[in-house]
Amino acid sequence: MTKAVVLGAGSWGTTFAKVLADAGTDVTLWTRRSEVADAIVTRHENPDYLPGITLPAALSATADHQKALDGADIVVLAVPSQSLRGNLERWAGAIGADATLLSLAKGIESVTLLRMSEVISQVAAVDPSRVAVLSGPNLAREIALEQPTATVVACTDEARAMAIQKSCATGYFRPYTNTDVIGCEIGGACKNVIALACGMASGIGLGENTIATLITRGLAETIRLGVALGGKAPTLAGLAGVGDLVATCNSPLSRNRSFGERLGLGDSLESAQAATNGQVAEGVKSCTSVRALAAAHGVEMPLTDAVHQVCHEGLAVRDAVGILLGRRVKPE
Ligand SMILES: NC(=O)c1ccc[n+]([C@@H]2O[C@H](COP(=O)([O-])OP(=O)(O)OC[C@H]3O[C@@H](n4cnc5c(N)ncnc54)[C@H](O)[C@@H]3O)[C@@H](O)[C@H]2O)c1
Ligand SMILES: O=P(O)(O)OC[C@H](O)CO
Repeated sequence: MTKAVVLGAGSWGTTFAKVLADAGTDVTLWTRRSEVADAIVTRHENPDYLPGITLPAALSATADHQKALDGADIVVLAVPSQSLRGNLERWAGAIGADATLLSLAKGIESVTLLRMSEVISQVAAVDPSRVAVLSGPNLAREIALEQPTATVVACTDEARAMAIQKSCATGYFRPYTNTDVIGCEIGGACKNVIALACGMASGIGLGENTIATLITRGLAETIRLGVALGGKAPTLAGLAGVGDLVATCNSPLSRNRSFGERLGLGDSLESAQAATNGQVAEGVKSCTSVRALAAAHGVEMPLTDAVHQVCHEGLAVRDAVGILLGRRVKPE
């Protein structure tokens, strides 16, 4: 039987651990706090992140990472992007010599501008072919409620992608394999930034035409960046691109969209942050790193630039709209 460990018991880590258990994989969830592990083992619930969801009885949990990692074939990294490096430095020594490392995070590291798979292979000192990513239209709570969805498992080593696919396929969760790690990661990081823009638009009272325009032009700039970095356009037309953009940009469950909406309604960055209940809207930091990555590759990303300016340079949402609409007209 395949043995997996999920490191990080936030909303997605907990949900993905449930998916693995439902797929028949032997899975242990690592939690930062031992009281959360106790609640999962004794009450089959993560009250902080998934209140009201009954977790499988077969799901074990511990706050001891050495114990959790012992014998794991698949090591799932489920902490936010900006904390991945620090956490992985503590875990790396306990990871098995042939384990596959699977990233769930959707972001670009600040300062280094590395994708999560690059951070993982650097910090854990593993060949990139041992690192996989999972990305798609995957709002955690809908999946915890067993509403059907699909996702992409990408790894340059197809056999590893297929092993992960098998470990997490259930009647409500359908994983597809892909070898385009770069495309999947860029899709996941950029859609959070575009969802912030959609939330901002909604917050100032704009309607569906504006949201559709942001999604479509957001996809155009995401494809430009993905392809410039070596990713493939068809990946971004798939679940990890369009699929995730549509889900995140439209859903009130999205932390990024909700965060943007608060900014549009006039909240400051600090008060929007305070309203997230300890959960992370990745796009708030990634808008800056995606913008820098694009600049380093000569890629134009006007929406990402505008989101960065609203979040970090005090630009008002209405002024950002004016700047975007005032750009030189051009062919599609
Ligand atoms: N929630 C979703 O619907 C969803 C779906 C797909 C992908 N993701 C991605 O998965 C990653 C994890 O998201 P999540 O929703 O589980 O996050 P979350 O905000 O719900 O929880 C974060 C988890 O990481 C832990 N953690 C460890 N070190 C941390 C640190 N230094 N700072 C903050 N938290 C720390 C927290 O204790 C918590 O268990 C993110 O990159 C997110 O974009 C989330
Ligand atoms: O809640 P968000 O905005 O972090 O989005 C969650 C997932 O990434 C959706 O696929």
